[in-house]
Amino acid sequence: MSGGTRQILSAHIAHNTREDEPNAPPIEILNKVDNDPAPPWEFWYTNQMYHGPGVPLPDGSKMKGCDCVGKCDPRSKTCQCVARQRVFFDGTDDHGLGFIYDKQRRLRPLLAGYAIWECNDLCGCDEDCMNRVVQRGRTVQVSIQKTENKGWGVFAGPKKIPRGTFLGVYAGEILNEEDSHVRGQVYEKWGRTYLFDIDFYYLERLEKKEPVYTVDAYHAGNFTRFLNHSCDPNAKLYACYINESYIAKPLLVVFSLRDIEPHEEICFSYTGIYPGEEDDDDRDAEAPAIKRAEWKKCYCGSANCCGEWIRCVLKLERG
Ligand SMILES: C[S@@+](CC[C@H](N)C(=O)[O-])C[C@H]1O[C@@H](n2cnc3c(N)ncnc32)[C@H](O)[C@@H]1O
Repeated sequence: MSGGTRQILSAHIAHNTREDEPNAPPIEILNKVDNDPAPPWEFWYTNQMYHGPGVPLPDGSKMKGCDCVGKCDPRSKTCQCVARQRVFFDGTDDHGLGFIYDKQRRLRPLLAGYAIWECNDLCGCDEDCMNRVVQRGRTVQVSIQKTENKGWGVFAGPKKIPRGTFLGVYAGEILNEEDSHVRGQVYEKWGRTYLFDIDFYYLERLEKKEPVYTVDAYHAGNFTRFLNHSCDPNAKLYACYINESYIAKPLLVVFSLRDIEPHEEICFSYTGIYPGEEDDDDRDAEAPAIKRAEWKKCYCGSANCCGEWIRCVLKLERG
């Protein structure tokens, strides 16, 4: 592949995202490690979700919107979206009224970890409402870059990314358990996988047992499919509902977990383990994990790296 291929891939990305992230800075593709001009062009670049066989399409019939005019007020006692979000703060009032976002549209630190319920197409509020963040698309600059030992990865642009900033939707195909199992076996042989189970803590505790769906970003996906694992991650996957009322099918969305320095690699945890959160309540210790993780050598390079992903999981289990 030549530098021309890199330009065509960049143009493909810009073309396929022009409607859902019109104001997003372009994604640069860089390689300072070897001569590969671009990552393998084996996927369709998209921010959208595709539904595999047997996976129900988003069901709008049970969706509810708020009646707010203009922007929703996080202190409102009548906004249905404030009320719905509060139910998901463990049904308690401990965290006060309001949305999961602050006025800068960042995740409020104490609330990060709960499922996000954004305003949707049925809401009366306008597009600038503070409870519309994921649906407005990426705003931060990122690049896709070759790494020394982990294949391609995602890096911050020249500006610092503040904690709680939305980075992207882990887009791709939503698969049922049978299909994700079959694909998991293939990817395991390749030593490269793009499967993440939608297995958040609150889904496992539902009274009615729902299927566990999986997102596969191999054939279709965006830059988030290049996010590598770190044992000291600076980003995290959260659950987000927008135009979806089926509890088992939230979007997997990536937010920064702390301030990310300019040009720092952006990584989340494939094991679902986040340092410092193990002893917190269950919601933190049970973030989504990679599907059938091929327990391989970890090259994240962080000081607390266990060397192999499985060791991190075993360490947590043994306490
Ligand atoms: C979702 S993909 C990430 C993008 C991938 N680096 C690429 O070039 O397409 C997951 C794969 O990246 C590699 N990887 C990610 N994090 C790693 C790490 N910390 N150490 C070693 N390999 C890693 C593994 O091959 C893993 O199966």
